[in-house]
Amino acid sequence: MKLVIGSDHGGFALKENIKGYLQEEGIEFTDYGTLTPERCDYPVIAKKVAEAVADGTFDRGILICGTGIGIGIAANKVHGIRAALCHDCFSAEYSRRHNDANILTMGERVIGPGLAREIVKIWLDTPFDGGRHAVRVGMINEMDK
Ligand SMILES: O=C[C@H](O)[C@H](O)[C@H](O)COP(=O)(O)O
Repeated sequence: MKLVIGSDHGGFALKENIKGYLQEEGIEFTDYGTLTPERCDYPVIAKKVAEAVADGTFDRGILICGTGIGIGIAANKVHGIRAALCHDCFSAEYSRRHNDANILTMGERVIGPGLAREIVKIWLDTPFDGGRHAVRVGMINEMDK
């Protein structure tokens, strides 16, 4: 799986922690920034990551800001993106099984790194169920045109 990760300054420390987890697990990824803890604007990173997932450069993305909300709102403006805010393991599993989420968002100011790592593991490992859920995802894609 081709994976891209990004954050603003509010998610920078958690992004670095998650990068450590991915490296420990031998999961390859590309970091689209931000590359320093200096203040920056989350829509810029969201757009870069979301467009790269939407155009097939990457299969999936992880986006982190202070809350996970703003960066997800921005990512979902890009056609074909289904960004899901997940701060618990159940949501992480079902965002994949039922919604085929292609971007995971989290908030560094909301959850700790231990839970965030668990969420990432589940989200990366869980496949889409398809079936009736594929019909509904298709309906979302129609709305998006
Ligand atoms: O939804 C937006 C994110 O949580 C941002 O990380 C947050 O708004 C950044 O706030 P500040 O510029 O006050 O650090």
